Amino acid sequence: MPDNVLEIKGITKKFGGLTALSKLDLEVEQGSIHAIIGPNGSGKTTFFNVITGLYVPDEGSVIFCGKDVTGTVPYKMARLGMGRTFQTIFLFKQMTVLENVLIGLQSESEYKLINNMIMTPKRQLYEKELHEKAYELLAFVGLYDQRNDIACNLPYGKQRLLEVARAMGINPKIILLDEPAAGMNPQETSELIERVKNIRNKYNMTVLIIEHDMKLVMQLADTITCLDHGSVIACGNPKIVTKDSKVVEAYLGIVGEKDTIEYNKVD
Ligand SMILES: Nc1ncnc2c1ncn2[C@@H]1O[C@H](COP(=O)(O)OP(=O)(O)OP(=O)(O)O)[C@@H](O)[C@H]1O
Repeated sequence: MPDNVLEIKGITKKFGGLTALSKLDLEVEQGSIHAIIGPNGSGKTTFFNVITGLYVPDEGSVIFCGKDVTGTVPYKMARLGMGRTFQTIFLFKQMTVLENVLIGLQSESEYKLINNMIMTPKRQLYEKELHEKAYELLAFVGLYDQRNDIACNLPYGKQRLLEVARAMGINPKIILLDEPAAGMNPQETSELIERVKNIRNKYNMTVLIIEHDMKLVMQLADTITCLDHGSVIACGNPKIVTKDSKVVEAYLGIVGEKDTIEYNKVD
């Protein structure tokens, strides 16, 4: 495995006359938790969509585990080991919490096929293994007790956790989390911090995370990249990046001397 699980080289993505990403470069180190920050409209979600194959870039390349995967369609990216969650929650809302994770563990067609097969010992074993894995992931995100609830009946923050469990089901090398703390209360957010740390520490997945909550970012990230107008304006150690004047200006507006910036208080 190369040192960098992901290398982005000169990515440009335009929507008509709007350049959402402009010659963007990024390296994500294997085993790191790497945060992408930036003001609204700076290109963060577009960047995730290019990485995961939802959008084909106009220029540049996406190198994943040393292989050029530019333009590879999302389901193939998932098979190669790229998991993701979405800013707008994407769940099978009328299915149970457990079924949502089971579907993440296999392709939907395979799921239907297996359900239509006669109960052979091989199928029984397969189902047992899938259920054990799903239970483990649900316990990991704290949703085991809600496993038989209908997904859309979960509170918003828990639906986000369910998306995380489902994305982990493919056992990805890298997991991309798009604003996982959105809609979470402070208690859920602090639990999320521990969970994301364990996605890396226990499951050995590299984490690329878009997040607006700077307290969360400062507690989690090994590296921060800040985007503005589709370009990288700073990248590196969180303490240095968050004190960078370009980042402060872009992210928080121009800050006077007496203003305090909460994220700068972190040791
Ligand atoms: N499918 C699309 N068609 C046209 N323009 C788009 C499309 N997707 C994104 N954009 C535009 O590209 C720019 C970057 O949007 P993007 O959603 O990537 O930003 P973001 O940093 O994720 O914002 P936010 O923090 O609000 O989620 C914005 O100007 C947005 O309006």
